[in-house]
Amino acid sequence: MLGRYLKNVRETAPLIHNITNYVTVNDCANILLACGALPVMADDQAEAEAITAICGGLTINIGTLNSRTIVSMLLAGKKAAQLGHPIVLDPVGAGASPLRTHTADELISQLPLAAVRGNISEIKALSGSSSLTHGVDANASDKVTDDNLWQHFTFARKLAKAWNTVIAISGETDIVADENKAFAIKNGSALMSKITGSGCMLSALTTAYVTAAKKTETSMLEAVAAAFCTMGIAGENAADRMGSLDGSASFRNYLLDAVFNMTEEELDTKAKYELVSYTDD
Ligand SMILES: Nc1ncnc2c1ncn2[C@@H]1O[C@H](COP(=O)(O)OP(=O)(O)OP(=O)(O)O)[C@@H](O)[C@H]1O
Ligand SMILES: Cc1ncsc1CCO
Ligand SMILES: [Mg+2]
Repeated sequence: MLGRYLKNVRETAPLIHNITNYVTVNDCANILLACGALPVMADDQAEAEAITAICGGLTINIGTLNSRTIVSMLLAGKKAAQLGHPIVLDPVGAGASPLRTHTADELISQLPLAAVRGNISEIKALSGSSSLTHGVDANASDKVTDDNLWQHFTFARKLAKAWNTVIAISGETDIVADENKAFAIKNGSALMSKITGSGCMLSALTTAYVTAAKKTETSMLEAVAAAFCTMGIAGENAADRMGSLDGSASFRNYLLDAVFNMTEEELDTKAKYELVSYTDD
């Protein structure tokens, strides 16, 4: 059922505006091309609104935010909102410094977001619960496990309702939730945490999928889950290709190749998830 969301991306080829960090910007542009979308990176306030206006969706990633780009994020976000374009926020490092946490809080309160995609420590920090974001990585003590899965479903669902968005938490087990339903996704490879940017790439991919979903009037929640399964299956396929002398650099390339070569059928058959619908409140 999720394969159609990849088809939607390839058929609509959405142009995605990314205000993102200078660590992984090239990977984000390439993963958008690999899935069938088109990237444009632009973060100067003099053109942020104009670029947003010619695109279909916007990614805001605060990985290397600064006082100039924060202004651009708000300008582009408000323009996207005015035009009805989906916006995905990646609150990189929220919890690691007051600037990151306050900026993410401001973006969440001022912009209508299609999804907030972060690791568990970033999302916890923004929810107000105690968390120790480990730089830009999740803290091991925040990990989602089979034993605490239901607590995290409830946590994500409440936050989705409060922020009126899809909450998309990555990790060994990913959680993608709106206020009515939640996916727990088990695709992926531990090698994904050995490269920088697998999360940033996932956020850019998510923007492509939600933008295509908006254009085709399909489900936002399922589009986010499809982006997560695409990334996870790509991680598995990339790990399967690793030779004895391959390391993290090859893995990064194989990951892009795997998204480029992903088929709708593969997404349908290899996606590993549990879908929960809430009946109470
Ligand atoms: N141990 C793991 N096993 C399987 N998949 C994983 C594992 N760790 C991360 N992933 C996958 O890697 C991708 C990125 O998730 P992660 O939580 O590492 O993002 P992140 O911390 O924001 O990364 P970054 O900030 O470095 O870009 C997701 O698709 C996630 O499912
Ligand atoms: C390492 C790093 N530092 C700021 S952004 C970034 C990329 C991963 O989020
Ligand atoms: Mg991240």
